[in-house]
Amino acid sequence: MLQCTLSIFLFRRNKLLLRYSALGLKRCYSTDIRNIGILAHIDAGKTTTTERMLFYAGKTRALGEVHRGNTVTDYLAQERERGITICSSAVTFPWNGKRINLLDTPGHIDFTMEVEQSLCAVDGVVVVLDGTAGVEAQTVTVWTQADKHKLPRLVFVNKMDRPDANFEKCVYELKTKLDAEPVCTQFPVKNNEGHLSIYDVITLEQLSWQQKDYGRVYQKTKLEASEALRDLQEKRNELIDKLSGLDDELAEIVISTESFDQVSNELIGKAIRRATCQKKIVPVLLGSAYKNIGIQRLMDAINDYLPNPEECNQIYECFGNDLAGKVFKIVHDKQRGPLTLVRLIRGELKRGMRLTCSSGQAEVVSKIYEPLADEYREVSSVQAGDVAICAGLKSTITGDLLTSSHTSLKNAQKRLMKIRGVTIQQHEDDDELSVDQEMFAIGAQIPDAVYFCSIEPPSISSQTAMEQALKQLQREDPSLRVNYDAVTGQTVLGGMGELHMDIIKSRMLSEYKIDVDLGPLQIAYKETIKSPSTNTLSLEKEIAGSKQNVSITLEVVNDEVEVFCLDKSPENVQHLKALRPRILQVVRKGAISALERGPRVGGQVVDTQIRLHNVLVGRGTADSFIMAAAAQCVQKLLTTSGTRLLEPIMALQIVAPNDHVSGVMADLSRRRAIIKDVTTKGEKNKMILVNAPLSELSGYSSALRTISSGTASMTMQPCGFSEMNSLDETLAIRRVQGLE
Ligand SMILES: Nc1nc2c(ncn2[C@@H]2O[C@H](COP(=O)(O)OP(=O)(O)OP(=O)(O)O)[C@@H](O)[C@H]2O)c(=O)[nH]1
Repeated sequence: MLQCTLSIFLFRRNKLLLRYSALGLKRCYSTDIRNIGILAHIDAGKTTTTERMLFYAGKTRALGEVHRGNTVTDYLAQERERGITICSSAVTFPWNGKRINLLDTPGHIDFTMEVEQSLCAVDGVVVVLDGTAGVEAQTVTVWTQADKHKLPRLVFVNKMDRPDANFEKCVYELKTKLDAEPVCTQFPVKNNEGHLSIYDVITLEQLSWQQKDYGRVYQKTKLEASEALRDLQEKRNELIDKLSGLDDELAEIVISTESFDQVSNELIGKAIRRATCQKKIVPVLLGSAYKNIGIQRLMDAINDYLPNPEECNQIYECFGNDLAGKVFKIVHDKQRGPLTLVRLIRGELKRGMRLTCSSGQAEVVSKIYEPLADEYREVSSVQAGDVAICAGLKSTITGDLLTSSHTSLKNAQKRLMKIRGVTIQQHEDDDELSVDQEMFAIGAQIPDAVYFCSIEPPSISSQTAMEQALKQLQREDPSLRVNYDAVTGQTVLGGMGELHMDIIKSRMLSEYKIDVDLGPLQIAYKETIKSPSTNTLSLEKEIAGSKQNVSITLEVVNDEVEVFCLDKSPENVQHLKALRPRILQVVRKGAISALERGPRVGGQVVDTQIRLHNVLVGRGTADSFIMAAAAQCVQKLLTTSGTRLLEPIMALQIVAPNDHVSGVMADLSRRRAIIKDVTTKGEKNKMILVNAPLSELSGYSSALRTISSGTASMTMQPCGFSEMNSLDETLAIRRVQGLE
């Protein structure tokens, strides 16, 4: 009430201040917060939709446009130049007494990791469809990701202003391609000039937007008795019928009133909310972000149908009032340096507070900001349920759980185990019940790099600056791998694709002013040993007058679990027992470092265990000398035992109309694909699940488009590494050597 009075007062004095007062909702209950992700296939219109939301919420004074490069959420220079979203950005705005924290995420497959991170921080999702394209490849991917995170969602069918938009087709594809239960609360209607307005199924109104004030105001007109009204009434009845089949509360009301007409709009809204939060249905809305149509109703639907933070994350109740926050992104701000985006789940985060991150490291929050993409407003504290941008955190990485202390985390885990009736012993025995896992399970998974390339600074003097910049970029984007290749002396980047690497290069130039050179993009093969082998290496050398002397015996065997261990055979046990821990540590470090680069194509050596049989070290021998001896011994072993290549495999999910399935399958078999499953998807489509080597998939999406005349869609994600036959292996090696 006080809040409201204050707002009105400020409104009289200064309209601008109203916005900040409304943002005083910061003190609001977490039931009044919506943490939302906005997901879609590339170019469906997420950024344009977000711009409109900010505008109508009073957060911006002018509308940003992607083609003009002046949007709020695409704030990196690269995003504005390319017109695509690269980093998810967080924006906050008030809407009808609620506070919406919204993450705009990238649509391109190379940035799937970004989407994963964002999903750790939200309680619900808006999936934007391009009304002219329906459910596209990346829509399927993000939908599957939202499924994995068990997130309720709304669908916004955008671009409905376009003459080729087809709302029914979109709804049909939601059922057939995504197995969703769409519930349309709106339908499109166009006048003779093709101008779009919306029929509201619940209120039986026609909603019309005017262009002259950027769609800020819209009219609601009750439909007069007509064919259109009868049609809409029928749709309303169908909606109530469907909902009462899914929602007991509504079913009881329908039964007691014996009529659909008596069911109020409010009751329908509440039933939609319950069914959406329980993930039984997906409400579908429509509009045109570009033409400023339908956005306010989408914002209403976010408030009305998507859950608040209290309805989610119940597992974190075991923290009581202690602090628990999930780090979902680290960004670099030119003025403020690295900033950590934290979704606060429990407690209150205050400026100057001490925190502990997952690695146990202590951190201090020096400043807290509230997000508006690249603009921030400093605040002194943030409440549970909200998103905070923190300055001062140095070792925290994406995916960390921040708590007030290690003891607080342990206590919370104990409380959770007690609630679940799990004893410590059970917990240790049973992976399924691992409380740690559950606590951290919402953390994003970092995919293995499938491509790599070398990166070089413009001059030797900028090597250190380049390394520091890469370190920062890596904290922001854990799917970027940075390795140093001791053999070639090059820094090597690993990542998800060409665009991913390209963006890194561009960001190095625009944000760090380093014009790096990237080598050709190569597939990141791994290697594994062919057979076990043992070797003894003796090294003797005089360095600066001091005699260095090491004799080491190591064995390599195939093992997927442990990378280094001590040999257990009786002749070695005694000696190894007497080994000094420091020497063991040095040997371990040196030996493992040699697995970074296999002898065939320089790929990481995996599924290989190094066993230490014996090591004799002369008095005064330096650690670096022992380390080098261990590394050399392993290198020799890898060469003598020989290695096989393992190639990255992608899991593809293809949805194709029945009459194109045989063509798609024939093409897949030429690509060394292994068909995992073919299932029926609706009446007219099949879903094909296949695993195929990445090396066979270059240009596959356009090939699929050609084979299926544009009717098939697909998603692709890395799913591990697999051995190859000797012919394919020879080919791969020739390709890596630049001979093919
Ligand atoms: N006709 C029409 N064009 C639209 C509409 N919404 C967006 N666009 C245009 O579609 C293009 C892509 O829009 P974005 O908002 O950048 O799409 P996005 O989903 O954020 O794209 P990424 O960030 O690259 O994933 C831009 O040229 C927009 O102007 C719409 O409702 N109607």
